[in-house]
Amino acid sequence: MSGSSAALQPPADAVKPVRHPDAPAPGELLGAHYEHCFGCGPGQPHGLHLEARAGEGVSLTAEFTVQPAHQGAPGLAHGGVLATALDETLGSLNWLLRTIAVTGRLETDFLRPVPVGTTLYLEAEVTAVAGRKIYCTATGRLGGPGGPLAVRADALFVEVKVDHFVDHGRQEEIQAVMNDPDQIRRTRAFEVNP
Ligand SMILES: CCCCCCCCCCCCCC(=O)SCCNC(=O)CCNC(=O)[C@H](O)C(C)(C)COP(=O)(O)OP(=O)(O)OC[C@H]1O[C@@H](n2cnc3c(N)ncnc32)[C@H](O)[C@@H]1OP(=O)(O)O
Repeated sequence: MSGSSAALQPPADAVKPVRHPDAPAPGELLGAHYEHCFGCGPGQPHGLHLEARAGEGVSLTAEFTVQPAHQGAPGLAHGGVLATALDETLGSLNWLLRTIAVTGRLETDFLRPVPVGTTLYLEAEVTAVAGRKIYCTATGRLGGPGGPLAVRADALFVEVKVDHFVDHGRQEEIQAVMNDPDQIRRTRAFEVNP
């Protein structure tokens, strides 16, 4: 059985998402939003090192290859790791809106086991926006765009101000991000849609 719950149905006043004029062009890699992010950070040794690429509209594709460190059952990806891959892919969509948002709700279907060594091919899009609420959906296929469907998710992200991270995060990491010499990554971490 699959399908999202009532909590993930956009309200009647929801609107179509609008791609930000400065969003990366279709085909362009998004890069990591944070060096130490478990989902996308290049400085995270056991992270997913997920790479997302802008698509048309408010959509993107992403890939990650399941490593031995990602096992749950012998030789198979842990379900929580797969949920993380979906969460990270969906979270990356917010860069196309130039909005800072965090996951409020994530509903996941696990349809097939994903063996170690598999490259999971993910596709995601924002389907609707209602005020601070961003509704989105994602799929993950084994091996490539035409591969068997292995996982899917629907999610609600909620837009937050940068204070969310300053208030709840740790001062040392926040300061390190502010000092990041990579200007695009610094902008991506701190820019809030006016
Ligand atoms: C240093 C900076 C770096 C930044 C880098 C970018 C970060 C990217 C990270 C990427 C990593 C990957 C991504 C990650 O892993 S993000 C990390 C995982 N997520 C979190 O840690 C979020 C924790 N939760 C919260 O902080 C708060 O609960 C939030 C901010 C989400 C809402 O609390 P807030 O007090 O602000 O707002 P509100 O409660 O008035 O709710 C607002 C509206 O939303 C609706 N609603 C809320 N929750 C749910 C729900 N569960 N189901 C259905 N609906 C829900 C709610 O009904 C309301 O609707 P309405 O009444 O208006 O109709």
